Amino acid sequence: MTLEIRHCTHPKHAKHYTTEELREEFLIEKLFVTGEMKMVYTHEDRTVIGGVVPTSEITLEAHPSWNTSFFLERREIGIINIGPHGIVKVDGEEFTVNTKDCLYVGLGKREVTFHSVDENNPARFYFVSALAHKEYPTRKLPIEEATPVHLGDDSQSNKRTIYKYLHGGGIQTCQLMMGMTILAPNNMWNTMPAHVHDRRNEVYLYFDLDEQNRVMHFMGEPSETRHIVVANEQAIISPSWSIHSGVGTGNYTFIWAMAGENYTFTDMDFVDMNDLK
Ligand SMILES: O=C(O)C(=O)C[C@H](O)C(=O)CO
Ligand SMILES: [Zn+2]
Repeated sequence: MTLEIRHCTHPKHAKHYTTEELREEFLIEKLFVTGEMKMVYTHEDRTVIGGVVPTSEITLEAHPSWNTSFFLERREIGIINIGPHGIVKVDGEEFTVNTKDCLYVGLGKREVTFHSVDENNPARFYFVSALAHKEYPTRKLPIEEATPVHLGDDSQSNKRTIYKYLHGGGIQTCQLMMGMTILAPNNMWNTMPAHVHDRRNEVYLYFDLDEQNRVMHFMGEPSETRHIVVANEQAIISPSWSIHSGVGTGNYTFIWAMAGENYTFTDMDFVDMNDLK
């Protein structure tokens, strides 16, 4: 397992960053490595972001620097498989996690292991973990059972379906919210009009994007926007002061995950187009 640390950034500083500095602070370029588990620990709400591609059993381990005896001693985790079918074992209980299914594991579970159904065609587990104060039951939600919310329209090139997995009306958690947004064919924009939520950070993982395509992800305070060019299976850390919106050069899907003080999905401060600069 490898762990990378990201610190919090003040928006006054971020607006002076070069392209390279923006990418160093906010872009996660390589999370998915065959046979490995990679993690990024951001001090934004102490969120841990990870990727696991198991070619044999891989165990979810706390980093020694955390001084905890196991990963979920003080945390909860949401796991979504973006690859071929996989299996996650939670204290001996086995869950089949098919493509785009989500598994939530709460505080206190001691042993979580990741497996592929076909190790020659391994699963690609993406996870986000936040601090937890209470144990909620382990639950799996297949994409077929997640309630779809249809948003946008063709005239705005932003027709898309949001699947919410971890949220107030779905799988209960302490603070983690997680879901997936699938863009309809020929629609390229997500999350426009843009918003911020000062009470939560957010992380976007873009995937199902062709090799040669890119998403232009917009970030920054509404009056100081910047863009980051994002390739397939790369993630963006969006601090609470930043908008998070993107437009693709081709079709894509993304997973959004949030942690912070407010557990209400619809709590967003929309930015008036006249204020977006
Ligand atoms: O397509 C969208 O719009 C989203 O998926 C928005 C995210 O869910 C979000 O930013 C929630 O705060
Ligand atoms: Zn948001």
